[in-house]
Amino acid sequence: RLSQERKQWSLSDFEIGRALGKGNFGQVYLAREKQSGFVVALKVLYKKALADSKVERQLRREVEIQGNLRHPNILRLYGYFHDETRVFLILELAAKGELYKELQAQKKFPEEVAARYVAQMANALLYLHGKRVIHRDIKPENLLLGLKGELKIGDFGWSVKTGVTESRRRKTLCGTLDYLPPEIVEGRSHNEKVDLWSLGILLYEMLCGNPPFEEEDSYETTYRRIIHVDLRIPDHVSKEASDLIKKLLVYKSVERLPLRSVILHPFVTKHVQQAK
Ligand SMILES: Nc1ncnc2c1ncn2[C@@H]1O[C@H](COP(=O)(O)OP(=O)(O)OP(=O)(O)O)[C@@H](O)[C@H]1O
Ligand SMILES: O=C(O)c1cc(-c2cccc(F)c2)nc2ccccc12
Ligand SMILES: [Mg+2]
Repeated sequence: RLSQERKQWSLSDFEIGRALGKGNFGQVYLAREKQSGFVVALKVLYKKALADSKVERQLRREVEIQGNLRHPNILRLYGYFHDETRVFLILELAAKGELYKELQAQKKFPEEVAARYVAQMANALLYLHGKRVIHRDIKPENLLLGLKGELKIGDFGWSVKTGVTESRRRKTLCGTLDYLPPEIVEGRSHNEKVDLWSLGILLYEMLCGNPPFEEEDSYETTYRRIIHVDLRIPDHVSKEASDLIKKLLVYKSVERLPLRSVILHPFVTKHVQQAK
C-alpha cells in the first residue's frame, strides 16, 4: 500500500517504467514506488504548458477533488509533487488502459458489456453526486479500465464541486460538443444532471459505435441536433436499451432518469446482477 499519510513525495521515490500514454500537458509513465514496490501511473505535466494554457487553477481543483475520492470505479489519486519544471500526479494504474481504445477496436459493445459499464458508471456517479461533485466530462476518452476490466472514471479536469458557478462556456466549446447537454451548449446554468445526459450519450455510443448527434465536420449541425434532441436509434438496439437512452437524453435536466432508476432499469437488471 502507498503510505496513506500526507508524505512528501519526490521523483527519487520511484523507478520509472515505460510510457503508458501521451496527454495534453505531458506523458504518463508506469512507475514503481521503491519502498513498497507498489506500481502506479505517474502523470507528468509541464508547468510551462500548464501556465501557457492557464489551467493551473483547474489542475489544483482536479487534484483536490480526485485526491479525496474513494470508489472502485473512480481512478485513485494517491498524491502529487512538483519540481521546478513539472507537476507529478501519482495515480492508480488502470491496467487495461482506455475504454476508448476498446470501443475503437470493437466498433461497438455487446449489450451485456455496455450494461455492465452503465451500472459501474451509475454507481460512480451516485457516489460523486453524493459528494456534490459533478464530473461534466464523461466520455470514452476519460474512462479507463482496471485489471478485471472494471471501468474507472479518470481525468477530473472538468469536475467541479457544485455551488461554484462559473461560465466555463469558452473553454468547453472549443472541444467536441458531442457529449455536451443542451444547458451547457446553450450556456445556461447546469447541475449534476449534466452527467445523466452524458451517460445517455455514452450508452448510445457503446451500442452504436458513434455518439448520437455527431455530424461530420459541422459544429452548427451538432449544436442544433443537441438542442432539438434529434435522436435516431438504430433498429439493432434492444427496446430496453432504447428506452434507457430515451430516458437519459431528455432536454429538460429535471426529467432525466435519476441514477437510482438507471441502476434498476430493465436494460441493466437484465444483464447485471444487482448489489446485494
Ligand atoms: N492511470 C492510468 N493508468 C493507465 N494508463 C493511463 C493512466 N492515466 C493515463 N493513462 C494513459 O495516458 C494517456 C494520457 O493520459 P490523460 O488522458 O490523463 O492525459 P491528458 O489527456 O493530458 O489529461 P486530460 O485528458 O485530463 O487532459 C491516456 O490516454 C492513457 O492512455
Ligand atoms: O510552481 C508552482 O508552484 C506550480 C505548482 C503547481 C501545482 C502544484 C501542486 C498541485 C498542482 F495541481 C499544481 N502547478 C503549477 C503549474 C504551472 C506553473 C507552476 C505551478
Ligand atoms: Mg486525456
